[in-house]
Amino acid sequence: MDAIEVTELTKEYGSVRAVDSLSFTVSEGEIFGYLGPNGAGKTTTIRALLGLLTPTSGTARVLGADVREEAALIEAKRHIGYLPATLGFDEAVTGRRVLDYHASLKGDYRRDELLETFTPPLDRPIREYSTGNTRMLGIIQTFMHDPDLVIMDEPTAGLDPLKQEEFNEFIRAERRRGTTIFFSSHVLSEVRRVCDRVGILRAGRLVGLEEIGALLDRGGKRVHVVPSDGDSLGVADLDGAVDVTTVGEEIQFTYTGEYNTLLDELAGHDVRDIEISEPALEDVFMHYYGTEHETNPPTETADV
Ligand SMILES: Nc1ncnc2c1ncn2[C@@H]1O[C@H](COP(=O)(O)OP(=O)(O)OP(=O)(O)O)[C@@H](O)[C@H]1O
Repeated sequence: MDAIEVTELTKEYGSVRAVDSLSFTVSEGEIFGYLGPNGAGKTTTIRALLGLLTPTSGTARVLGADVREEAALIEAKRHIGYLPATLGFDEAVTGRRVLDYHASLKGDYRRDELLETFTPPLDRPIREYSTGNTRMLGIIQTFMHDPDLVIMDEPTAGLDPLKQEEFNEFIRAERRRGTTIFFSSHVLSEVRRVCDRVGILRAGRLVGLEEIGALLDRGGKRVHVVPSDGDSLGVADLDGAVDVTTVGEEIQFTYTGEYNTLLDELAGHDVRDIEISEPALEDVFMHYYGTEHETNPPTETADV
């Protein structure tokens, strides 16, 4: 059985089609990245998966339960963890109170273990929490009942880089436990560290569905090089170098060719500074799909 099965899912808000005929599956035990720029329809998909909105047409199943069947969905949600993008905790209560309440609803099998990695000040009221502490409390709440499926919307927002890396390590350990994770994000560099496969959403449509390695190979790397004074690089002639621009002293380009070819070219020059990083999602859109990314406005429905 697939942990998530989405079939021709469409959601319209008035004249705006937020998601449009989405179909995909997430296998049990898979870490699935759900990537798309702002407004692409990620949160709408998640809300449909959790039964928090009614699809205009199509449907989805989570842990075998059809999201349109209330009783089946309620039962399935006992085994689902949800980490929303915006955490709406009651500011007046302590973190411990939040966790105790969640425990009474869904169970409490992993709190102590989670508190070894995620360390919010449990006995202080949430109004005194930093953004990162609030996020850590949300992570503990999401996992403490030992869910089979976890759905996360921009989960690392507000975590500092060290905590983010700990979170990534934690997610990799979850994979070893067999937890299925649906990881929504607009940041490619974030999902690439943990996901097996990604779906890419643009303006409500699924425009890509593939193994993370294949996506990264196509997306290439973003390269910034500062040659020493007076030196010019021959990178524009390299196979796989695109969008070569010069900004001040710095030469910038996206590179999808053989790494050794690039290194050989650079080795013949005096390089003062260099940075090679993941491309932004927008660059992947541009080079992978070959068109300008159209994120906003989303598709208008035909009956407007
Ligand atoms: N309740 C609503 N009423 C009207 N339009 C909505 C509503 N919720 C979302 N939309 C629209 O649907 C589209 C998809 O929004 P959604 O929040 O699902 O995108 P997203 O990919 O999660 O974006 P972000 O990364 O910014 O959170 C957007 O154009 C948004 O403005």
